[in-house]
Amino acid sequence: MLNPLRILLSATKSLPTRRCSGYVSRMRFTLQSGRILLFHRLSPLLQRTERGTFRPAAFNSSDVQLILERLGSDRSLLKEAVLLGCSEQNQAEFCLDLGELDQAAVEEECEGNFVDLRKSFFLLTGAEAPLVSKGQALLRWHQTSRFCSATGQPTHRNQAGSQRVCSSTGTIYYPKMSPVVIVLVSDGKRCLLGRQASFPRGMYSALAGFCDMGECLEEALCREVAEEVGLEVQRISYSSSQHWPFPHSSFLLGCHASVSPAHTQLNVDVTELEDARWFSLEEIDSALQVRSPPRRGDAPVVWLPPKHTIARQLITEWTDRQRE
Ligand SMILES: NC(=O)C1=CN([C@@H]2O[C@H](COP(=O)(O)OP(=O)(O)OC[C@H]3O[C@@H](n4cnc5c(N)ncnc54)[C@H](OP(=O)(O)O)[C@@H]3O)[C@@H](O)[C@H]2O)C=CC1
Ligand SMILES: [Mg+2]
Repeated sequence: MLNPLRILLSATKSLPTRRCSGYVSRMRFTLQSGRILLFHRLSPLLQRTERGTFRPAAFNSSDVQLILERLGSDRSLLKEAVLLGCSEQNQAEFCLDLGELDQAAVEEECEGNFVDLRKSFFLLTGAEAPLVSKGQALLRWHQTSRFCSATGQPTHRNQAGSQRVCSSTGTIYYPKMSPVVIVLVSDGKRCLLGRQASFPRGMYSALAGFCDMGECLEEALCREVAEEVGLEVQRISYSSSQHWPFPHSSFLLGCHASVSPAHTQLNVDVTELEDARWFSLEEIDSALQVRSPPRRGDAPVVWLPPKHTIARQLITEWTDRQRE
């Protein structure tokens, strides 16, 4: 069976002109048979399921056309859909921002709500969080890359939305991510978590920081830990990576690192972090039990980033190792 993503990806590589019309019709066909995740000014549309959980709302193109018609919008908006990839079921997946339509009217038509992406991350539990995150990042990139940074001329997207091309020089631009190191530091018995003033109340996470130009992962990690909490790390091991849509599109490289139990005194840079603390295994176990962020008026409690974040993965890897 033909994989629509493979067709699209091979078709996006600088096609000879004579093959373009075939590509356009294939892309149209794929869009017609695919499912489209909707956004409004970069907030994804979520629907509540019968079980009370949330899922991103996905529609086929004829449903979206109908919605556009009902709301008095031009069907051509559908052409702005950006290819996200291909599902396990071999179905192409797209995202589309309906920011030019009235938000409440779209919500009513679609029986869902556009929810800020950060909030969505706490509501979505499954594999759809990364999909929504990718969609938002791609839509944001298109919205902020409309002009060539060298010539100032407009850029035009290719059919799939995987690149933009300067209308004057033909320079091709691709979506960008900023590399970030995220690290769980341990002194052997405790692990170190911090919080920025902008985090939701009570939430602690692993330390993170952007890699500077020319730095390798290890250098960025040592510098960030030294800058943020004044510690010198010893052993570094790589765990896994994750695309992260905030603040603009980061590529998180998750690591573990250790410090000598004799040198654990923290010197927190309060311009970067509101607080940083060592946590015992018991404290982490209780924080992992907190199922949802505390509400206003609830007693203060330490809680951790949601399941699909790399920070939480690093923390659970650490707790598993402590029990070995
Ligand atoms: N998944 C998770 O649980 C967590 C994820 N994160 C993510 O990690 C990333 C980095 O975390 P953070 O602690 O804020 O980073 P940093 O510790 O590097 O501090 C942020 C500062 O770095 C400077 N900076 C350098 N390069 C960049 C860049 N490419 N983009 C933006 N700012 C840059 C800015 O300062 P200036 O303007 O002064 O130059 C910015 O205010 C973010 O994407 C954040 O969302 C962070 C913690 C937990
Ligand atoms: Mg930081």
